Amino acid sequence: MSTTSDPSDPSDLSETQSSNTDLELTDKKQRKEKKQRKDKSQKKDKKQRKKKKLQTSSSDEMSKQESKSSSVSDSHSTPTNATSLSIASEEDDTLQPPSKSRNKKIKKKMRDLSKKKLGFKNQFIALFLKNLYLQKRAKKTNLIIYAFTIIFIVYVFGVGEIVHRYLEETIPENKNPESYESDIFLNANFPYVDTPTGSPDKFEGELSAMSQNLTFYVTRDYEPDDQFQPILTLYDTKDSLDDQFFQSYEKNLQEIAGGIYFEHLDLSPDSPKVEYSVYFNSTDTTNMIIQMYKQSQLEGLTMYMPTLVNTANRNIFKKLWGDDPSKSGDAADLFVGLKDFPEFKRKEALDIMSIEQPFSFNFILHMLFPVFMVSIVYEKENLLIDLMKMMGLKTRIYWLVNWLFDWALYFVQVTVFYIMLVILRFRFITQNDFSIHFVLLLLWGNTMISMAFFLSNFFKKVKSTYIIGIFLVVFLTFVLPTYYWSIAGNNSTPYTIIFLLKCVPSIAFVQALMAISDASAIGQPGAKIDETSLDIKNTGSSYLFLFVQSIIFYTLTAYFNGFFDPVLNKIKHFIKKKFLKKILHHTQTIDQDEEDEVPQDVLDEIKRVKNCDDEVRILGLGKSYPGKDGNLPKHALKGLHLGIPKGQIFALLGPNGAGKTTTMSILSGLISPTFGKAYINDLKLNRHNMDKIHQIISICPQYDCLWGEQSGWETLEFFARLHGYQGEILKKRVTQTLQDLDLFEDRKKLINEYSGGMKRRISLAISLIVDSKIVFLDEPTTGMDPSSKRKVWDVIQEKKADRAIILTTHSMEEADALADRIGILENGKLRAIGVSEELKKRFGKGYKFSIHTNSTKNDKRAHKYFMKKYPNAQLLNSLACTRNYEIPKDDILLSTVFNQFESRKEKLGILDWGISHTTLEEVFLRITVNNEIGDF
Ligand SMILES: Nc1ncnc2c1ncn2[C@@H]1O[C@H](COP(=O)(O)OP(=O)(O)OP(=O)(O)O)[C@@H](O)[C@H]1O
Repeated sequence: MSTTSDPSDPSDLSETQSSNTDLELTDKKQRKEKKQRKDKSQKKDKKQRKKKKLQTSSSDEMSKQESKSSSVSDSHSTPTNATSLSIASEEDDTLQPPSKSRNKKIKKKMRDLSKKKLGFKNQFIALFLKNLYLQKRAKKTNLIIYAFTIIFIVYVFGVGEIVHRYLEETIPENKNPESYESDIFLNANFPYVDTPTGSPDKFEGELSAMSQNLTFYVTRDYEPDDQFQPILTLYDTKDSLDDQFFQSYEKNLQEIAGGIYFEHLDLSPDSPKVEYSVYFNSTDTTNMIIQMYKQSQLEGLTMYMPTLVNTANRNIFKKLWGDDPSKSGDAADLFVGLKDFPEFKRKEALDIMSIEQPFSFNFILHMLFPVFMVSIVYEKENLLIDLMKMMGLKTRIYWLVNWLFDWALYFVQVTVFYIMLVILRFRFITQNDFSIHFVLLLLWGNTMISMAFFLSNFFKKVKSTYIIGIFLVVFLTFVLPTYYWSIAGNNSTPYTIIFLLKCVPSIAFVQALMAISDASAIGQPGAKIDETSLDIKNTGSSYLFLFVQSIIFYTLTAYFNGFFDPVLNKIKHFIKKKFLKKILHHTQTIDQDEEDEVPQDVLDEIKRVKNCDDEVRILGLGKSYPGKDGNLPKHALKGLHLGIPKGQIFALLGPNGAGKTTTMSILSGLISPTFGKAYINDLKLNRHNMDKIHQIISICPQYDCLWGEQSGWETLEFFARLHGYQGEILKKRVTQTLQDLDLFEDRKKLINEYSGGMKRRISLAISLIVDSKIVFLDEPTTGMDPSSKRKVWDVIQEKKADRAIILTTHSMEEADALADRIGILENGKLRAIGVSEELKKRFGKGYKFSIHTNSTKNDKRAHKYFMKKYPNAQLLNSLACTRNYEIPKDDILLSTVFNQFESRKEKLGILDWGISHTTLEEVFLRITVNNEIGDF
């Protein structure tokens, strides 16, 4: 007989048994195997109990004391006791009763452990070490960021220096430009003044008004009159006029548009001689002309300068000589010369650094922002936060440790940043008070971390977080600040827009950086605490903005992470009381409608669970997920009743989407039920009790929730520590669990280097290492090879003694091998419950029989013979000389089958034949696929 079967594949096993092996023998073998496994575990339990008994007798009093302390500490002190005791027995091979001093030691250890379980310190250390290991592994990323900080600062410095030198070389400097004299201006433009537009008065008026806006300097002893005040100032020498211009130019007093210097001012009535030069600031003057006359630069200049001279002449001469026409400008010996304004290299113009550094620093100090977000999203994407929560993590400690780590990374970067600025002697450091920029960087670090925390709530994938994070950095450090810079200095920009822009933290930061850079630009004294040249109003408001923004982001992060849930739930509950009542009523009606369909075994379980004292009691649990995109709500669980006592493995079977994971998630506190109740170790499942419940449960989730960059040892150490183990006990537990699951050799390997099966074993190890009272195993052996699977089964069997284990699996072989009881869930409802054999009996129709012959002729003959022997048998299918039948249970006497077919093998040309029992898989399919007994 030729049936190949993979022992790990339930479908193979369910189909056939060898004809060479008698069915009963096969049955016996199977039962024997199972019995052996159970015996083994029972023996071990017995042995352990024996050891405990020896030790417990002496530490009995202490246990009582502990159990008195509180129901919570009781609930977790037992596993702790068990742990300590089992470890003690491991150490003590001779099994001698422990001495008094040793008892004291154990007692103290246990008291310490129970005190510290899930305590702040342990969880803090666990998370801290976890982050430390991960940071160690992520040092490449961090080093890149720090190296980039150095490179970028050197770059900023280099660019500043290069531009400085370039400007120094290219900006012309001419403190006393040559005069250039020309009759052209005089001849060409004097008449122009008289009749420029046919309205000389108006034109003169304009010029006069214009000249009032200019500053004119006139040498010699001349008192300004009303009309020119305050534009005429007298200087004795040409040098003093030059000095004045030079100083005003250095001070950037660009409103000086021009000046007049009188070389000769001979006012003798017979031969008056006036000779003067006009200095003009070509840029300012030209701009003014362009504005006034909307002329091109050249036209404006050529038109304006002579008329300016003319106006000056007329006004001056008028003042000197009055209205006497014989002494008018026409009669005077006039010489008009032009002179350009002196040019200087202004230091401020060369200080490109003070302009580029706010943007560059803003960019550099944003680089850690995506890193902060990614570290949180990674744990979210890999469901690690969920797993940690289910294993007892207190969310506030999680955020606190992340916050501290982000600060640590930022501090390193800021230190590198400062060192570089000091080395390169940036004026930002040398000119400004340390506290001014240090406080700013502190505020920025705080705001950036809070912003990363807040935004991480909206990302689910690490990849998209990186991409969007980098995009955000570019947007926040280049695009937005450039826009802000372009409008901020403009007085016409409404404050609302400035305010809204400053609500973006990066803008508030860059604004403060700009102010500090400006204060320390070349020629400026720097920002000082007491005597500051800082724009206090703007800078102070930026500091305040950053602080307030961080408070808002932290508050929102706390909201998104359920910190306010207890209060909000109370409010919600109060508001929605009526609405909720309706939902409950609705679901109860559904249950009522389908009451007739509830099988007897399920009804029995409903009755039993109401009065039992099982470790896990589920009473009418229901979960509805809200419908999305207009779909109806999904009722994932519709009133489940179930009880799982201590020392039992309960297999919850069901097709995809039956509600198994939903049940586990509710029981482990990850999601809350829509209705119904559950008790875990007599603690009612509710938000209030969740911390206590997390101390007594552990879970192996359906998907491996692991840090790829942690080693196997570090992973287990983390979860054990999270659950309260420490010191030697912690090490022993980790070692033992790794050994149990054949992972000890690979303990130093990173999880990323583990195979799929190894990762699964580590996930299982996480749930077993903490010695919890209730263990949830969601498809624990998926992807394992047959030998690992069997090893894992042994471990699970061994661990069940003090625990209630709830197992979900799609492997019927696994359920058959491990489960003490099986429940089959379908579409959110329990369809059957019982011991495997019972279910097979109840749902099995009989035996399966298969015959394989060597020819078509023999196939028919064998069929005829078979039908003669078993007239009530039903042919299920026939293909290529192979026929499959189903025989009613009562029609067959197993002891005769062998003779009937083995003796006729040759005569009927039978190559192979086989008979098999109803398998669990058949039961499962009958219940779930057709949902109608007998249709299979
Ligand atoms: N967050 C959710 N939002 C909406 N529906 C959900 C959600 N989680 C689960 N469901 C739905 O609830 C039902 C039960 O899902 P659950 O994951 O409990 O099934 P399961 O029995 O564990 O399936 P599997 O064997 O595939 O793991 C499914 O129809 C599923 O689509």
